Amino acid sequence: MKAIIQAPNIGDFLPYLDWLDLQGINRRMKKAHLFFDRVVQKIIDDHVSVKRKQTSNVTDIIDVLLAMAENDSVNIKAIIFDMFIAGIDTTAASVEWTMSLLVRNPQIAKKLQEEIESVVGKHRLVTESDLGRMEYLQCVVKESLRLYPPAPLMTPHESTEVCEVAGFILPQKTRVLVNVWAIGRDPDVWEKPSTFKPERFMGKDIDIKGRDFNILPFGAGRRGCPGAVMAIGDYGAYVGTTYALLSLDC
Ligand code: HEM
Repeated sequence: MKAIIQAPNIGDFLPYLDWLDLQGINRRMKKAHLFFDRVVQKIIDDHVSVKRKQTSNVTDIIDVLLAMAENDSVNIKAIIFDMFIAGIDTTAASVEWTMSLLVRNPQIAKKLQEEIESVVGKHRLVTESDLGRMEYLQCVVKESLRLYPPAPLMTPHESTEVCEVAGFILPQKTRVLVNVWAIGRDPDVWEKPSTFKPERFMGKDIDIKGRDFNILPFGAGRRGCPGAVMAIGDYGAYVGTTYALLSLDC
């Protein structure tokens, strides 16, 4: 699925050729969609089955969505699909980039581990509720997302009216790709932009959820990422937990 979504589609750039589906992307997308649809439908069916109601008292997101709209499995499937596609790969890629940055910068990893030990100790894992007391971990998360936003061009947007950006006139209905990767590395804003330096965020109130336009890993405005708060919490807890368990001496 990821490979199909990320593949450049000739039909997107030359719409009059789209119907030919030259690379077979539309065909493969429909096949993947049908597969995913069957998987999620089975999960929904299991939830509504009497058997499940009798054997489980755990409430998960499907139970909540079913309680809100029992007969609307199409929308429930769409929400689950959205969360899978938009939420899992982005968070996983962010964690991977952070790990690779920390491996390449052992002195920063050590400082992070010291913070984890002082806040959480050695006998439990980091949870989301610890993050408020872990400023350095938050800075590591921000700095990783500045350097490696997992959606470097966000999702395509369209101008609703004529507008001017940096001296260029964009006609109405122009497709706009915002290069948040370049924004996060703008040398006019960020000192030594290619250097991994979480300290640049220490003591500063720089928002990464769309309020500060110098760093936009989650986009901004009405179509900005609705999962940003959850993503930052999960992602911080994964990185913190991994570093709580790692021995840097080995
Ligand atoms: C580090 C993790 C994540 C990053 C960096 C990220 C980033 C983004 C970006 C850049 C967009 C497009 C914003 C725009 O074009 O203006 C987006 C959209 C979206 N994200 Fe995330 N995201 C992350 C995690 C999540 C999670 C965990 C969820 C849900 C559980 C989620 C749900 C969504 C949805 C549903 C959209 C589409 C919103 C719309 O089109 O209106 N994301 N995300």
